[in-house]
Amino acid sequence: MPVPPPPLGRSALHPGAFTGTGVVVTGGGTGLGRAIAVEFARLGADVAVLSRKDEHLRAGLAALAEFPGTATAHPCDIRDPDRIAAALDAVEEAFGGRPRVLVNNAAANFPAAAEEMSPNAWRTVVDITLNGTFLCAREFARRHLAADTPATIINVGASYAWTGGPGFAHSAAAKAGVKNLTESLAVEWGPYGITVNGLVPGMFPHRDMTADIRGNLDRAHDKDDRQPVGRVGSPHELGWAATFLASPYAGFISGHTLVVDGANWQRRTLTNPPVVPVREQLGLGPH
Ligand SMILES: CCCCC/C=C/C(=O)SCCNC(=O)CCNC(=O)[C@H](O)C(C)(C)COP(=O)(O)OP(=O)(O)OC[C@H]1O[C@@H](n2cnc3c(N)ncnc32)[C@H](O)[C@@H]1OP(=O)(O)O
Ligand SMILES: NC(=O)C1=CN([C@@H]2O[C@H](COP(=O)(O)OP(=O)(O)OC[C@H]3O[C@@H](n4cnc5c(N)ncnc54)[C@H](OP(=O)(O)O)[C@@H]3O)[C@@H](O)[C@H]2O)C=CC1
Repeated sequence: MPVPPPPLGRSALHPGAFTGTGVVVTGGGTGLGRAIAVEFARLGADVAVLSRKDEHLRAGLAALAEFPGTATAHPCDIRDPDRIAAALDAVEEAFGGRPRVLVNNAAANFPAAAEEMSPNAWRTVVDITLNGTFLCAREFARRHLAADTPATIINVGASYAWTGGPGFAHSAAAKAGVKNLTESLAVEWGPYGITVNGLVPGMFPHRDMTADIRGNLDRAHDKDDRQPVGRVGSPHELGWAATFLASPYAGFISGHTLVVDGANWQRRTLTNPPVVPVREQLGLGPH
């Protein structure tokens, strides 16, 4: 029997747990990033959203408006190291100090058969998802290393980092890189008080999902009975996991990637369903 989550608005951490703490969420104006940003704000954090599009920056600010901490939004393409540095300068100015938490949530993805993916399509997804994550982590950590201050980085991943992602080969390869990067950085920066963890969402339907991803998942997506625990996730549950990982109660957790998906990615059956070629799954014609 599915057990519903506590409602939006509740929290396991005490009210004000992040008061005076600065948090940066890349891609925090939409979907899961916004849900993560909101859960930090609910606990008193000052929250900065980094994103390319104006409408997303505005959506992030609107979602954060009801909370007491500072909310700020900065245009930034995470592929560009200079723009990341400029955005973090602006965040520090808005907060009056360095943010302690970075959530690398921004990513790029679209379904495509591998043989039809252009070199630029591959490069674009890897550049945003893996390189962007590295560049943000590097700029954020450099500032803390120079100042000798503790910090926490959370890299949002995907479970096909472990399994491969037919139909999403670029994103799956990039997310495998993100998981591996998380492990390297946790060891490199641990001695300086910086923890680095991964956070993997499972099925969390939300209104901002891109049309092509939603279109390809709609056939089986929002169906609670496709999940081992009997329901899909609510985005605020991912926010709770992020706030826990950034809290002092998770201070001894580093280099770990936490999967929040109701055990969906570990499903196995004794006799597998018939193989459906990716082209067929994506509604593409024959080669
Ligand atoms: C099991 C389900 C998966 C669950 C796991 C993961 C989920 C996620 O990651 S969800 C995050 C999804 N969100 C986004 O992707 C954010 C918004 N998306 C974008 O901004 C674009 O989709 C972007 C990824 C393409 C990036 O935009 P931009 O830098 O502006 O890139 P271009 O438009 O210039 O395109 C570059 C290159 O990619 C080709 N391309 C774009 N879309 C598609 C497509 N749907 N199918 C095939 N190819 C595509 C585009 O044609 C360009 O290549 P060239 O034409 O060869 O230049
Ligand atoms: N939804 C799902 O089912 C799953 C999602 N995930 C992961 O969860 C995270 C959030 O996904 P979700 O909320 O669904 O996706 P969304 O499409 O809603 O959000 C992606 C965000 O990334 C931002 N972004 C994309 N490219 C850049 C860039 N170059 N520079 C700065 N920001 C950028 C976008 O804003 P803008 O366009 O303004 O730049 C957007 O806000 C991602 O890491 C995704 O891979 C993992 C597994 C499943």
